Amino acid sequence: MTAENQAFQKVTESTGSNPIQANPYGPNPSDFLSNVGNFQLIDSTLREGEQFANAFFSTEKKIEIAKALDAFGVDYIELTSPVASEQSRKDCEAICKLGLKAKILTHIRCHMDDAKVAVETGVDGVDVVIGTSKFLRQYSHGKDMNYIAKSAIEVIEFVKSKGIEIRFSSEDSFRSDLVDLLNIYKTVSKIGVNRIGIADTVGCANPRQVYELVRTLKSVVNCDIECHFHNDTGCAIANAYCALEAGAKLIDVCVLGIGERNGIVPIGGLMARMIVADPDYVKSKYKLHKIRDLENLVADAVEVNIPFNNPITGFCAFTHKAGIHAKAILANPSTYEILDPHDFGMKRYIHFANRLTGWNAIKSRVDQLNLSLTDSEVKIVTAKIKKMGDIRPLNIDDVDSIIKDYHAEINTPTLIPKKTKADEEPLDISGEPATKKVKK
Ligand SMILES: N[C@@H](CCCC[NH3+])C(=O)O
Ligand SMILES: [Zn+2]
Repeated sequence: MTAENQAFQKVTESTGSNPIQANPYGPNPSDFLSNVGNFQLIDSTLREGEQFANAFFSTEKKIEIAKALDAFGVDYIELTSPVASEQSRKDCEAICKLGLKAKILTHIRCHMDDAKVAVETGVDGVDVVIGTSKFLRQYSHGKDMNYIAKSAIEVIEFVKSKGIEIRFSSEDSFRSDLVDLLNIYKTVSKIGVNRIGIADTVGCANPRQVYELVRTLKSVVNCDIECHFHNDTGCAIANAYCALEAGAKLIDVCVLGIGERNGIVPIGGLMARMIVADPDYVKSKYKLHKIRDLENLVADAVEVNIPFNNPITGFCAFTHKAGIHAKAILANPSTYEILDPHDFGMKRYIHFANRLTGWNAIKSRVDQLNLSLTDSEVKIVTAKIKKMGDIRPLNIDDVDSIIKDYHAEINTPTLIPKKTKADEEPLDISGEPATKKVKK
């Protein structure tokens, strides 16, 4: 079956005969270039992530993270250049010896000195990078495009001669001259590389620019395209998605998106984006239940908290608060949820302890407490809760007490005999009604 037919079959299968169940965010059947249902992950937590301000990974921690990434199911693990430091080289060798399912890559400058060390580490492939923008050519390495092409050819041929994978990437691709890019990529594609890479090194690209560049490259190279997006302007995940739509195959990710400055595409956030696009592919390929542990492992290692608004694992990522939302969520979670928390081993919460709450949310809490109230009783107790919520922030205990007190109140049989008129009159110190005494 041709790739086009496979793509079409996939689209029609996932759509099925029921148009209501069709995923509105799924691939457009007319777009057979798209790889949103057929992408790979290059995790760079142990390379780009080492450039995060707080990062220092001991050998043991690197091994623990590499194993966790492998268990999650990333396709590649990219490691810091072995020429960065002696320990980096030893760590690279140690991780290569773990026998992980993920392929191990190391990331080097486009230079024979680096390549010679890299191929001796036991990696499955080498990722070569060189700056191509005017900024980098002038202020970083100071070389022109002819030099870049010459050294790229030399390094690529050398790595290929060792029988391992090779990727050639430009750096600062979105501020590089398009003609320069097309020339260099055509050259390396002709010699034969496994992948070419583009990198939004400063995080300046927007999704439309990404789509256009990947589409253009797709027509000049005959290898896979890998993309690397920094998140300075908050576009990293959107850019990754657009790159895949345009036909890129591989996305560089890091756990929690850690990396230089504010980092790159976060693996969790990308999973959230991609599961919407192709749930079957994402769920069958990646162990989504492991995301939380993976993120906690890295968060601890670099001493940061998981951000409150992190996709999937942020503390309120699956917490519904507004009364109207809660009502619909209880009836059908998809009403206000595009992600199912259970796909990630997470739970959904209804935040009922606040003044925005509604009686449906309180009714569900009453059920959880194993109490029995009629709908009109629930409405009465909801009004009490909202009244209290207008005065101060509430917590679950507050709400539970209000519910339990009310429940007790309406269920306690009256043991005290009915009061007489005299009983209602204020009593004086002798115990007699004050009014009677006055009459005396
Ligand atoms: N961190 C570098 C390397 C990019 C290589 C692409 N995988 C950058 O952002 O440019
Ligand atoms: Zn980077």
